[in-house]
Amino acid sequence: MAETEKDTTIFSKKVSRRNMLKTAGASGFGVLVGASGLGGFLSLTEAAEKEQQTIDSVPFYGNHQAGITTDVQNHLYFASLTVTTEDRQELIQLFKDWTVAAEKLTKGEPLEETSSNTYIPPKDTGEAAGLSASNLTITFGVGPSLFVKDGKDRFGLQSKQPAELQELPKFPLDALEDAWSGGDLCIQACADDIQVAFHAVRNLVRIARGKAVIHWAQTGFQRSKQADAKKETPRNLFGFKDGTINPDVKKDSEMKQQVWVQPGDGPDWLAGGSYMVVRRIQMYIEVWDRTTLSEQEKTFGRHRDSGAPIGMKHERDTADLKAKDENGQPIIPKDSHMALSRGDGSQHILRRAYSYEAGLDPQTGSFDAGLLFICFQRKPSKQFIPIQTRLAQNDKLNEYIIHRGSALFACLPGTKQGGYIGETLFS
Ligand SMILES: C=CC1=C(C)c2cc3[nH]c(cc4nc(cc5[nH]c(cc1n2)c(C)c5CCC(=O)O)C(CCC(=O)O)=C4C)c(C)c3C=C
Ligand SMILES: [Fe+2]
Repeated sequence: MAETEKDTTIFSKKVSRRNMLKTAGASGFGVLVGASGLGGFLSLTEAAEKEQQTIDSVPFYGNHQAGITTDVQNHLYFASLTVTTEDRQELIQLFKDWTVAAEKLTKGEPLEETSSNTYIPPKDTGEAAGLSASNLTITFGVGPSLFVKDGKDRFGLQSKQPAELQELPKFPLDALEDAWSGGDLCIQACADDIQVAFHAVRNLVRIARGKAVIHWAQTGFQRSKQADAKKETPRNLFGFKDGTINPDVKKDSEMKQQVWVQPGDGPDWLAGGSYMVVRRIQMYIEVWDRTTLSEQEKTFGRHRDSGAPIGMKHERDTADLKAKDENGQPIIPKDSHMALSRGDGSQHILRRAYSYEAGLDPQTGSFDAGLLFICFQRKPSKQFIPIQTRLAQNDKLNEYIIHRGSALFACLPGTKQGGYIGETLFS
């Protein structure tokens, strides 16, 4: 292809965020490219970039929303929103606009290709220019208060509210704060780059102006995949492997059984969606750091270094919860986190939690750090709620943690190209 032709095609084709930068500089650079024979080099670079976009981009459209069974990314930006509009049509339009934007964002594309009009603010805030899609996923959810608030059917949706979508019960020891709880809508943005995740939420919130505002937000992190070549189970801020026992996202039958709402479970509009529980749990890391290793291990019921159940060698060895020591005491304490969260083994949740840190707790001067516990399930009343009921009553871990925030959302089913997120709810 002649260089002149190539330069024009740069302007007409859909540009990735990387190409957008190149496009911006093209007028001053084009002659040099043509004259120096760097054209071949550029097309190679473009091909590599295209490949990168495909490799690290997670499709937005599908039967289910991405960000639930997707491989866990390095970073999270979670936002809970309050809807401010009272107009149903405006709310529908918001979901439509979010769908178009989310598809672009997850492809690593700018929200507008060129901003030639200098008299208006650019549509894309720009901080992700030049960055890849970074496996960004955007997962949207609706909270119970979108349906009914203060006894009012806000958008004619009351009859569509699933019985499972109620505010979670208050558990013993909960110290919930409004500032970290509830929400009419949520956006979970996960990406391997925090700036990409933040850019996504920032732009979605910008699109929502006049219709919804952020109620609370929290960033989250895990060890990065780059830092962990062996891809081991990530460790939480207490230094323990966290996520060992989890349903297998590769097994459709398990996901159907545990995660995806099935037709007949409740209103049809949610089939293919999932319930997301979010708990902002502060961890008293200073107290933990003064606790003996033996006590730490008894708290979880697992060895710290290997992640194996106490008495075993390997992380995935089967825990023998009935085994006793020479004094007839259970080797894995009955009030350990593992024993209690497992119960009789009949309840399962898909955990997808991130550590968080938010500077210092102004009241105590200690770290405000912990776990943004997120889990997905088909029926909270049969999964999260019974597990948390046991934990809140007896968990040895309760000495070291405190639940400060809580929310439940119904994550909408996925959507196809041409449709929009939330379509089944409003039709
Ligand atoms: C109600 C659900 C749960 C809450 C809340 C929760 C908080 C929480 N968990 C850890 C650390 C670990 N959890 C582990 C296992 C585990 N946790 C839950 C549920 C909740 N955890 C379940 C269902 C399980 C699996 C139980 C099993 O069948 O074995 C572990 C052990 C390793 C693992 O399997 O991941 C750790 C470590 C923290 C720090 C925390 C709150 C801050
Ligand atoms: Fe746990």
